[in-house]
Amino acid sequence: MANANQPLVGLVGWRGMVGSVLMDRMQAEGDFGLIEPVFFSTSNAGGKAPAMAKNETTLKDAHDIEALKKCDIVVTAQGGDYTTEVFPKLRAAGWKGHWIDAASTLRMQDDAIIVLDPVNLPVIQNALAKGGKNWIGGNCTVSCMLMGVGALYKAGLVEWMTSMTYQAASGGGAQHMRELLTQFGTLNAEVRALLDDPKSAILEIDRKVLAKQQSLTPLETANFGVPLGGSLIPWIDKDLGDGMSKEEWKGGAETNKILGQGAGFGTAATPVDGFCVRIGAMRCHSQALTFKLKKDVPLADIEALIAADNEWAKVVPNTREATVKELTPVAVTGTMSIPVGRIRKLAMGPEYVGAFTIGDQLLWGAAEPLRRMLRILLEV
Ligand SMILES: NC(=O)C1=CN([C@@H]2O[C@H](COP(=O)(O)OP(=O)(O)OC[C@H]3O[C@@H](n4cnc5c(N)ncnc54)[C@H](OP(=O)(O)O)[C@@H]3O)[C@@H](O)[C@H]2O)C=CC1
Ligand SMILES: N[C@@H](CC(=O)OP(=O)(O)O)C(=O)O
Repeated sequence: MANANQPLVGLVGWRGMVGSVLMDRMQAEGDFGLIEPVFFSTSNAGGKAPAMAKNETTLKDAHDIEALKKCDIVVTAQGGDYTTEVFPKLRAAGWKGHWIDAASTLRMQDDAIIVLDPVNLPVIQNALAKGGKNWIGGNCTVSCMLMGVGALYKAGLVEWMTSMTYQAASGGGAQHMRELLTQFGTLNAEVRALLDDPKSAILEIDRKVLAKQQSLTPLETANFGVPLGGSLIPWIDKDLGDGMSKEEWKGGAETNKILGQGAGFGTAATPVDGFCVRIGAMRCHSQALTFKLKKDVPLADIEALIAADNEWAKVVPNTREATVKELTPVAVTGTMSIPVGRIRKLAMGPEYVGAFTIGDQLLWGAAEPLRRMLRILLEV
């Protein structure tokens, strides 16, 4: 960095769900030893900064452009509304620092790079060399998918891919996780006496659960809009009006942008499409992938490519025993591991390959790409 002293890094959104995971990772990796942190708040300016603070121990106002302007780098996990409001003002005020952001707001802008360095370090380095300043974390589903199977894209093997996702409640935010658990509790309470009686009829339990699900109050479904506990919701994010959900659109647009192949469905782009489904998992996004490869590649070669691509992608043997043990949200949550399993040739022909992959959507799906981008900037 240009500064003789440690760079001033503004941290916004640090106490939210994504921000807390980011702070944990930064502490675990010793990042605070390399920066002079300044903690910002939208709700508690003047309050006490967290323990990682060094010289600046009070919280700054996250809307104070002059205070933000002093930072060499701003890292935000505060959300899209904050970015929409503050980022243009900060740039308009002449700020030339680096902006690292978890929100989707700026992702598709021409001057923004979607950061996922184990997959697209050359794209990041190229942008840095050209003076790039805006570094945005990708959609969680896309980032986790590319961490797992990015090797196949890098090798130029993918003609097209479909992803059928099983996305956790955390993708909606903390309140969504609470709502899911509350619904599970409500459903359990509804049939507790019957569950305690081993002679009770399962269809009676099922009937009562369904009746309760169908009569949950608007308050009990305030976040997801419909019951999720014991159910699923095959639509995530906005309705684009053409039959596609915005989460599904991101699959194609962001995958290609991350890979530096343009965005969306242009001629340079690899078609990526599928269905995004919310399920009752807590914070791991899972996805079943179908690839049409450009040629018939032996399974062992595919597995070797995936295993060698980065230190986090891990091939799970396609056996029942390994799959149920290693390829579940419960096994993966809270870890940096991106297991890829169920890798097999499909009945449609030798170029068709299936796989199943899982990632913690708060780690590789949100916080970690930002943290690593910060480290890249600190090392420039
Ligand atoms: N959830 C996800 O899976 C993903 C989210 N993102 C992006 O990150 C943004 C932030 O998401 P997320 O972390 O889930 O949002 P949170 O709602 O957990 O946190 C956002 C902000 O809310 C304020 N806040 C108000 N009440 C509380 C509370 N009780 N505990 C903690 N913070 C509180 C904090 O701001 P303050 O301290 O200023 O009051 C905090 O920074 C999203 O808007 C999205 O753009 C990106 C990828 C995945
Ligand atoms: N949309 C994701 C979470 C998310 O925040 O995505 P994005 O960063 O693309 O807005 C989900 O609901 O699982």
